[in-house]
Amino acid sequence: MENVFDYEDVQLIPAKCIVNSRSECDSSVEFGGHHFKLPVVPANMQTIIDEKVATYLAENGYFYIMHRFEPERRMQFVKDMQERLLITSISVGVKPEEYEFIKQLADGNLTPDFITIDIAHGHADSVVGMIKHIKQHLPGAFVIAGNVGTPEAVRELENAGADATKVGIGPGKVCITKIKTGFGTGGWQLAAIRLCAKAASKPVIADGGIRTHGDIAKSIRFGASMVMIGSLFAGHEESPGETVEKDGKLYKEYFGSASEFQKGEKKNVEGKKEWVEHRGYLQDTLTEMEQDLQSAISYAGGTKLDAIRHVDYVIVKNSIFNGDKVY
Ligand SMILES: NC(=O)C1=CN([C@@H]2O[C@H](COP(=O)(O)OP(=O)(O)OC[C@H]3O[C@@H](n4cnc5c(N)ncnc54)[C@H](OP(=O)(O)O)[C@@H]3O)[C@@H](O)[C@H]2O)C=CC1
Ligand SMILES: Nc1nc2c(ncn2[C@@H]2O[C@H](COP(=O)(O)O)[C@@H](O)[C@H]2O)c(=O)[nH]1
Repeated sequence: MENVFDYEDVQLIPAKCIVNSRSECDSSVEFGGHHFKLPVVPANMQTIIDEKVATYLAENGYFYIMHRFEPERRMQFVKDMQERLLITSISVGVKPEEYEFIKQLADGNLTPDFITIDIAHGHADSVVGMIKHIKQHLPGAFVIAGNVGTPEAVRELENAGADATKVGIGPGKVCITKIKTGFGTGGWQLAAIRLCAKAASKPVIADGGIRTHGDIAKSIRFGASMVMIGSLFAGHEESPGETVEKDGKLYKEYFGSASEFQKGEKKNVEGKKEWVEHRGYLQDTLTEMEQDLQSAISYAGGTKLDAIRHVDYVIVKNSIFNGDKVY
């Protein structure tokens, strides 16, 4: 594979500015038939999102995907969001009970707006089967399928009926897949997004490896329609999970969905836990992301997000770990 690169290896090249203020730039996006303030979604992980955060995001015009790790609460969550006329966006796995859950939703006449099939190795018949099952029973749901890392996978999941695919195997901050298995897009996630987006006929979500707000703009440049982020959303006041104090500073936990902390056992562990310094309120981060994206749009010489897709770029270096440590 040639021409591989990651976020830190790329710089976007400015084009002539056409606005007098960055506030003239619009960072909003259409995705799955809905309009959102940002092309960004917090990761569907248990230390990133819960019902409260999901409700806040939905009420305030941001996209969200609820995690799937408390399956017994999902039905009520869907009902609560729909009663309040808020966007409903949930995750499912591929085990037999998940097939049953989809049928229960259909029986209850509850069609979520978005359903994300969330497994580690999404280029699998199990995911193809689940896409078809959802499309059969809940044809109105927008199905996001993942995770994948190759054009072949994107095409196969799209052909099975997926409305969008999620790209990223192993670039995550609390991911150790690349270390434990030797596989994935860690170290070349941005190039993988480029390859997958070129093959895609439907939207692609870039998932994992975002370390700065500039990486969001880079993801858009290389073909992503939406960007999923874990670590930059961890550690907020609203973030679910344990908080500890050390040397007068507050830290919040951020653990991988395939970590022993999530699974409750040391089996097929492909995730770790980090303690993230408390970083204030979620809205402040969302606002800063919006401002930084507005600025990126201005550097791209436009007024809309789409301008970023057309800028030139240079490759400046290569580094496999993208700033991460193993433990
Ligand atoms: N984006 C990424 O790089 C990664 C993300 N994750 C996240 O961790 C969470 C747990 O993922 P996951 O373990 O898939 O979920 P589950 O534990 O729900 O597993 C889903 C199904 O896929 C099977 N499975 C999992 N990995 C593989 C594999 N490599 N090859 C064949 N079958 C497999 C599991 O069986 P069995 O367990 O018996 O193999 C199970 O039947 C998800 O939220 C996922 O997104 C995990 C790793 C990588
Ligand atoms: N390999 C693993 N990947 C994981 C795990 N839990 C979540 N994830 C993926 O990481 C991203 C978030 O990445 P970040 O760099 O923004 O922090 C998340 O959306 C998942 O795709 C895991 O245990 N192992």
